[in-house]
Amino acid sequence: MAVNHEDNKPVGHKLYSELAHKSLLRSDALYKYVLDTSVFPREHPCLKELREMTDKHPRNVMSTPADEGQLISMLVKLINAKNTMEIGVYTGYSLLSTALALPSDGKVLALDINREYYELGLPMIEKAGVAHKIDFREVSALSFLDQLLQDENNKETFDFVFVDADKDNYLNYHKRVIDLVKVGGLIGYDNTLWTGSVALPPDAPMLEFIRGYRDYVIELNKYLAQDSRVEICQLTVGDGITLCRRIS
Ligand SMILES: C[S@@+](CC[C@H](N)C(=O)[O-])C[C@H]1O[C@@H](n2cnc3c(N)ncnc32)[C@H](O)[C@@H]1O
Repeated sequence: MAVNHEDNKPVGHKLYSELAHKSLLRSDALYKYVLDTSVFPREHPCLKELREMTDKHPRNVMSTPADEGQLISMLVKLINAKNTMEIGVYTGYSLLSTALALPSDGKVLALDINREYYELGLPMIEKAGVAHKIDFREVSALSFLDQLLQDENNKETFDFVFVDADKDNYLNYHKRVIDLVKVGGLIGYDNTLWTGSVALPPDAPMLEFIRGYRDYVIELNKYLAQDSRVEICQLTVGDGITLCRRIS
């Protein structure tokens, strides 16, 4: 979340100022209403501390917004998830949301190429008393998933997988994660509406950063829409989340 909610002004790196409003809702007032009414009053104090610490980080645009964290928490509880995975941790907002929602013997395998980001949020994860549920690996996720798949015992073992890393690899992640998640399990792909750019004409003005990944997100969305192994649900929370429930 890259918005200072005291005065509603974007904070963080100037380059990302256009992305500071991390919701597809185009009304700042309405988004603030959602956060102030339904999200922040229920936010765990350690999540709040982690969010406020992350707001000051130069890459804060990457953080999962608080309303999306609340959604993840609800999903984890609804499906009684126990064995979960997250691809793309950053400072850990979605990770801590997941870990708090899991039962005491629940697990989240957390993958990121950058341990330093994870360590920024680790004190708050420890303070929340859920560090024992987290198995963090500083790895490149794609090769790590390939390693997991080499062992047949890992197949169909995950209840929930949240994917929020390099957008150009999402389709590659899907082709692997689909075999790791149980039938009946859930995969969540983040940023599948990519600030709304997926619906713009290719020559529309947009940040180069957005343009660079737009085609990959569009390709993923088309692929998921025809993948008969999953039921899908496109949500407009945050930057768009596609839920995939494995059915075969
Ligand atoms: C959008 S951020 C994740 C945000 C996070 N879910 C949160 O709650 O704040 C993306 C993360 O993916 C990581 N990442 C990028 N490419 C990766 C790769 N190939 N393998 C693993 N992690 C990667 C980055 O280091 C970054 O921390």
